[in-house]
Amino acid sequence: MSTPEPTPTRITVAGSEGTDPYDVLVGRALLGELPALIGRSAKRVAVLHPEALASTGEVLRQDLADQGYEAIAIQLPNGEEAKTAEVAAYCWKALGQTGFTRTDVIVGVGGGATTDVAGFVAASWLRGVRWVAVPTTVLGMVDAAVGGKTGINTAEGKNLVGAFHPPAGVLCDLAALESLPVHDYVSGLAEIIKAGFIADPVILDLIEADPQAARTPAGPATAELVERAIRVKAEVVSGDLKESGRREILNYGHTLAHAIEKNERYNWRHGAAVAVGMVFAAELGRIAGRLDDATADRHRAVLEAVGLPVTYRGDQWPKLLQTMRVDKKTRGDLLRFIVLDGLAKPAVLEGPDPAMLLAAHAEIAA
Ligand SMILES: NC(=O)c1ccc[n+]([C@@H]2O[C@H](COP(=O)([O-])OP(=O)(O)OC[C@H]3O[C@@H](n4cnc5c(N)ncnc54)[C@H](O)[C@@H]3O)[C@@H](O)[C@H]2O)c1
Ligand SMILES: O=C(O)C(=O)C[C@@H](O)[C@H](O)[C@H](O)COP(=O)(O)O
Ligand SMILES: [Zn+2]
Repeated sequence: MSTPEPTPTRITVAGSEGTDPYDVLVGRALLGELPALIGRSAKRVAVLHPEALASTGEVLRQDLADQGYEAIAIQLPNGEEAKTAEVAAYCWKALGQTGFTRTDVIVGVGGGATTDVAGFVAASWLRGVRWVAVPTTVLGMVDAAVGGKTGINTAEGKNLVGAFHPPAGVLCDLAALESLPVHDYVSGLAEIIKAGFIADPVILDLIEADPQAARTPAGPATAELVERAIRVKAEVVSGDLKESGRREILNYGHTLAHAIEKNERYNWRHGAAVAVGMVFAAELGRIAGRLDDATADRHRAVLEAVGLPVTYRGDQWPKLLQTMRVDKKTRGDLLRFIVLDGLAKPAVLEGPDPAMLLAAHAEIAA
């Protein structure tokens, strides 16, 4: 007789600004939850998945077809290559040809890049249809699939086109992490560590206690780390869906990170860029006299301990600075950064002196 799976952890994201609340489930063997989230008013379901998860996508599609839905699978390129207007247009065409209506549902199964596109296609098709996120990476579970930020990149930068369109539910099946390549797994740790610095320092303690174990899904703290980071994200987005204020803290490290990703033509993983971006933000906080030395140094130590980068090519600064000017937190010509006033005390630093930025950059320049 097989042992039943333990009850999944349920973390609720409150509805706000006219949107419905939804649950993030963390556990194993969760796909049985999918039909309830899709609902019976849907006739058609489109399963968007990356190339790497072709068989998972097909299993899901077949399962939904067996339950009476007219289910199609739409295969997207892996990773960041999916976050383009061309790929979104390809999806719109498939939905159009299937006769997808307002009561039909999109399921995004894959990493953060896939769920960003799936959510964006759901937000834009017929001005908004229901969608369900099935994240299969650490980063997708703890960050991308939760909170309703959906979008694609343009030639000018990262996530420049998108919409706030929360999912109807998020299913985080921890078993999916077992097939994830280690560099993708570790990339997701950057967003977990971000949650540690901005809100929940127990995360940092857990990782520092055994950084090698934190690098694998078999580690004893995996479920706790994932759940703690989701709770941070859920709490923040519950109060500020459209990033009118507090949600900006989730962008810790991202101002520089997005510039690095663009500069590297998206060949760097998002989490790797966020790791360097957080060290930069910590140094900026220290130079501005706001962050103590111990907390600033702790960034480098914990990120390096799990194998994330903490430096970037020193000769690229003018280009990075130029890209940072179109960051979504910028207001007019005023650059704005999330810094820490101490551990778990995120705050905004507006219009830092260019000399300060240069000095912080010197600390991460390879
Ligand atoms: N919307 C948000 O709030 C938000 C938050 C954080 C990050 N993001 C975005 O998320 C993206 C990064 O997401 P990511 O780190 O999940 O990377 P990703 O989506 O690029 O996936 C990484 C690679 O792993 C493959 N993959 C996915 N799941 C797998 C599995 N279980 N087994 C084997 N291979 C698998 C993918 O096909 C891809 O090749 C970035 O575009 C970033 O901007 C969005
Ligand atoms: O959810 C948020 O808000 C975040 O900022 C989370 C980030 O980790 C994520 O990378 C997000 O996509 C960045 O958003 P952007 O608005 O700076 O493009
Ligand atoms: Zn991020």
